[in-house]
Amino acid sequence: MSKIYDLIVLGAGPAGENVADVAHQSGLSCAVVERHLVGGECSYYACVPSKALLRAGAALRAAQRVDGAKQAVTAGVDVVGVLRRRDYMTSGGTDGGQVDWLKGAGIDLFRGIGRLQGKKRVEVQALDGSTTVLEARHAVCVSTGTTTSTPPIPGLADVGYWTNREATSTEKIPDSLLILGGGVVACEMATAYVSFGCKVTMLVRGKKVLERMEDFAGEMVLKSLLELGVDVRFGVETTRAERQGEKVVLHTTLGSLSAQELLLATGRAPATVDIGLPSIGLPSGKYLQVDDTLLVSAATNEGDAWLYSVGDANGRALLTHMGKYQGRAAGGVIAARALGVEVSTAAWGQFVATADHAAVPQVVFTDPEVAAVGLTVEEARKRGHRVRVVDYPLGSVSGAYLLSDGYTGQARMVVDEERQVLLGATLVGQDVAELIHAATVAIVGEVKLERLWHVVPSFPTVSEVWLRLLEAYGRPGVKAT
Ligand SMILES: Cc1cc2nc3c(=O)[nH]c(=O)nc-3n(C[C@H](O)[C@H](O)[C@H](O)COP(=O)(O)OP(=O)(O)OC[C@H]3O[C@@H](n4cnc5c(N)ncnc54)[C@H](O)[C@@H]3O)c2cc1C
Ligand SMILES: NC(=O)c1ccc[n+]([C@@H]2O[C@H](COP(=O)([O-])OP(=O)(O)OC[C@H]3O[C@@H](n4cnc5c(N)ncnc54)[C@H](O)[C@@H]3O)[C@@H](O)[C@H]2O)c1
Repeated sequence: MSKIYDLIVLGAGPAGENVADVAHQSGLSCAVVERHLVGGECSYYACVPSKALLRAGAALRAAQRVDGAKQAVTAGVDVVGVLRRRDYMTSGGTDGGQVDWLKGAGIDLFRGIGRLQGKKRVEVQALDGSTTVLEARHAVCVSTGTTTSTPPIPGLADVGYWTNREATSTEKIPDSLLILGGGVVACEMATAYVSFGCKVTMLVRGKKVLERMEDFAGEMVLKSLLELGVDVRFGVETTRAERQGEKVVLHTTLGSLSAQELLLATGRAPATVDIGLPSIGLPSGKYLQVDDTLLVSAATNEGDAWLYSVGDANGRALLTHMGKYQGRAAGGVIAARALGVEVSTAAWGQFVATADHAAVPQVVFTDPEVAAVGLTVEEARKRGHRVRVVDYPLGSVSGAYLLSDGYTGQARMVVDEERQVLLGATLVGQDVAELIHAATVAIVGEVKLERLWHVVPSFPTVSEVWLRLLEAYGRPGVKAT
């Protein structure tokens, strides 16, 4: 006997939870299938614990940059306290709170591995091996996330490497750590672990860190990593890995390097390998391509829109807030189509994830932080925009030099010269994370520069940088004839 629901959600990470919540609030019955923890990677092994591991170091360094406060904080980070706070933030790796939330919301949870078994049918294999078949009246949404992408390095499988899971949930800080990769996970984890007194070496294949961001962001983060004591090697290819007793040894084009642990921070791969996609004619292990209503672009949806994908699994933007945004849109559109409500697919409407293309914000919690939204200069030019780039040193803003002695930072806005609106913004500096939402509003709202002059930042805050950037861009003035 199968159980029937309007909507079946595969994967209870932040994206899946939001689809179920919105669809259920619109009147659909929902089942959520989760093989591990309700809350997903984000809550237990990614965003939340990683930011908890970073926070003490950031707070300490911020205090050390203020005369009068620095005298009071002469010791380093207390690792026991950091891990205790991390455990509190992740509920000790238990998901009781989120399970209660699902129950309270009236959404049924099925624990186990979910696999599609043809159209609108999902088999759930529980830990004890028993199976339950679920059938969807209207839709199935795949929100199974991603896992660490494992490079094909001979010997790697046998060394017992760390992924983000071990790096964020460990109870013991190793004496030394090799990190493979130069992206966001690598930079954040290097910043956290070096603050714990661990000897950190980053092995970067290319020439830069944070290569998808504006160049100056990677350069400033690199400078700080080096100052914090991280050993960063560029242009490294790893040819073989082996474990020698307590140490992992990597044989590389720059010679052999060893450490107590090795962290793979080499990007993500879609968790769509063992979810039954071939049963509906789709390949395993690929990101699910979707349209702006999060409907999977595949023949199986022709004439009967039933398969959706949100969050990391569709590869659009590997970020929690973007997955949740997609989840809200998909939950709404699934309910609307099920209830026969007309669905407008016009940009910026209720049922589409338009921001995925032009207004994705991200904060990298290194020290300095990097906060960016929209297009980089390079992306904007590639898309054919005629742009003007305006840069401003953040340390020259009154709010910044009051915040921190010797504040260094940089801000950039990328302006669409045709439409006189912002296309992108990047801020690098201490405590810039909260500033990026203002730029996100300006980009999504397509606010003209002439109107932004009326958005008055409070004095003395770091937000005054927006005024400085406008001044640097220039305002048509009145001249005596
Ligand atoms: C170290 C690290 C730090 C990060 N920090 C940030 C950050 O600060 N901010 C940010 O925005 N993003 C961050 N991210 C990215 C963020 O974690 C992801 O974008 C987010 O978790 C994606 O959410 P999701 O719901 O799509 O997938 P996930 O959170 O991966 O959830 C997917 C869920 O599906 C379940 N599942 C998978 N397959 C099946 C199956 N067959 N049956 C049943 N259940 C299944 C999984 O168990 C999991 O619970 C970070 C990532 C990493 C690795
Ligand atoms: N604060 C945040 O918002 C945050 C934090 C962490 C992660 N994330 C998200 O998680 C995703 C994954 O992060 P990530 O850092 O794993 O991926 P990434 O794509 O940012 O970086 C991957 C890095 O690994 C390198 N690499 C790939 N294959 C390699 C190999 N064989 N050998 C050596 N280096 C190799 C790449 O050159 C790159 O430097 C990101 O897309 C990011 O959006 C977000």
